[in-house]
Amino acid sequence: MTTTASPVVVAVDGPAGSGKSSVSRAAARELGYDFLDTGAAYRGLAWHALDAGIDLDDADAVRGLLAAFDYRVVPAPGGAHVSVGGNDVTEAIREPRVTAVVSSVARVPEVRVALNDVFRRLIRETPSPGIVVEGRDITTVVAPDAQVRILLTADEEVRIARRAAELTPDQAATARQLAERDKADAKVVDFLTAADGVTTLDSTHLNFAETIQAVVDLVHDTVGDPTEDGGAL
Ligand SMILES: Nc1ncnc2c1ncn2[C@@H]1O[C@H](COP(=O)(O)OP(=O)(O)O)[C@@H](O)[C@H]1O
Ligand SMILES: Nc1ccn([C@@H]2O[C@H](COP(=O)(O)OP(=O)(O)O)[C@@H](O)[C@H]2O)c(=O)n1
Repeated sequence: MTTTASPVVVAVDGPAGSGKSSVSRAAARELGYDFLDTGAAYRGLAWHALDAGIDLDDADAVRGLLAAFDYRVVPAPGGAHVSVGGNDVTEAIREPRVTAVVSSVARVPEVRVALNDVFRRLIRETPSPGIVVEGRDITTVVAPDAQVRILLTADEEVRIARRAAELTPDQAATARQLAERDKADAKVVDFLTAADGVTTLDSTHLNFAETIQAVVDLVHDTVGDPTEDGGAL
């Protein structure tokens, strides 16, 4: 396989529960691309802040964590492992106590600048011919020049139902948390309207497989389908 100097970048933004991580991960696999979940880094820093026992409303204290924030993504067969300061936090960063505070670290401008540097390095250094990067500000800030830029959306009740199905039977609590987090996050970056040149993909009436296919089709329409002559779908 020929690897071009710069990888194809597929940027995916959207609100919580729209399917960004699951759809992006599956589309990346199908495309033979790398996958970068930027939310995991914000979650890693939030985990680190909780671990250090700092006050999450104290922006100076959050900023103070950045210099020693040792964040690593280690590729593994079942999905990448995330470590912070040598601790495997792959599972821990998904815990509700982390989800509840992650917006507080994400709203600190210096945090965003530092993490964006990490993301851009990971994109540059990918050994794959392409990389699917998902988050809130990938199409606008992290990789505005990505070849493919997608805003993945779904109606709020559908997103809540998808999240509730995987997390907790308490639909009301899930609904409240998801709406509150989107509201807090939307004050920092606009991931609810597509910027110029960004394709909106609304998965409200698409199942999981159809949504993945829509992403893969968009990539193939833009950069070509290397398997075209090989009889692929
Ligand atoms: N189009 C879809 N149809 C049905 N379920 C979906 C679809 N897209 C995603 N899901 C499911 O919704 C849940 C939330 O998706 P996730 O990728 O975690 O969203 P996000 O990263 O945007 O928060 C997951 O359980 C995922 O499998
Ligand atoms: N590019 C990004 C990605 C995530 N985030 C923050 O990180 C949090 C967790 O992101 P996530 O993608 O794991 O969240 P889910 O939508 O998957 O629940 C978000 O609620 C945002 O506060 C961000 O600010 N910018």
